[in-house]
Amino acid sequence: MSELPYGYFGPEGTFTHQALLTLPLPAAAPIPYPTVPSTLEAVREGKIAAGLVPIENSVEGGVSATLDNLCYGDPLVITREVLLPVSFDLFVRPGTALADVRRVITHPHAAAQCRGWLARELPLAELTEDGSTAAAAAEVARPDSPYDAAICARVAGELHGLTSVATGIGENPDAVTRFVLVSRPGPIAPPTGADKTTMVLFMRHDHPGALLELLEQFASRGVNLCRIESRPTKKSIGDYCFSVDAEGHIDDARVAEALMGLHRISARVVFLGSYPRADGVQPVVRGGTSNDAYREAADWLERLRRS
Ligand SMILES: O=C(O)C(=O)C[C@]1(C(=O)O)C=C[C@@H](O)C=C1
Repeated sequence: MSELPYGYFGPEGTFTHQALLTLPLPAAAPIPYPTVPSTLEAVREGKIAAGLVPIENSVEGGVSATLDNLCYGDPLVITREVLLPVSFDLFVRPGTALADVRRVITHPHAAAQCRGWLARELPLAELTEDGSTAAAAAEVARPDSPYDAAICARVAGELHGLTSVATGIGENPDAVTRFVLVSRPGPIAPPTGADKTTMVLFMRHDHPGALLELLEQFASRGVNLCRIESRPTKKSIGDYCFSVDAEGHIDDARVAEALMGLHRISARVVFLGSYPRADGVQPVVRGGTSNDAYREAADWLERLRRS
């Protein structure tokens, strides 16, 4: 049987596509999907081996479409992450001048990162947020498009024969987007020593210190967090769950113990995978939280019980 291809949030020329090209890929050509949910649905349906989607940006924060789909859809797990610097250009059809730009189109996260530049340089331009940055470039390339300009990556503008009239228009020249490769649940790759574990935590009931109790499960085992954000549970106003990235791997004793503690005290823990960190940063293992320390403590308890 031939190996299934990977899929990605497309079309060709998105930042997600560029991030995908940094990974080792199956022989079959990767398949673009028009939205994050359609990419993840193709993974669930077994049409692709894995899908790459954006999850957070250093300027704009979490990508809700990804966070919510992973949390509420049928189970999927993250197996890898990719960090990609993102830089935005304003691309027009050849012959259009910057001063003639009246209508701009781009992806909502790109729009959020370029709002300051647009307000300064094109204060009268109307901004439409839709699709992806590469889909915006494809739209502007149509001769009868109602849009004059797309905010997109250089590769997307050039792919569609457009001309750049402004470069580096994002708020922060050092902006980075993090992408995750998502698969159906299966055996988890062993720890590398520089890993992350992603999960969503649902509180049992709201009370003073409820979030603190969840966080204590990590703190008491020496597990550092790299991301925590609240997302609405979509049930009622003020009802939130917590999307968390913790340092370490489910096979690390301190992470496993924290997960068991969370399972005991919360309404639900959605496990979204343990995978290697893209930056290769190894956690600082505090005294008494190594695998050896946990093993030694378990042996000690066993000896007490038997004596
Ligand atoms: O539209 C694209 O090119 C994407 O890959 C999506 C996306 C995002 O969702 O954040 C990726 C990186 C940039 O921050 C802007 C847009």
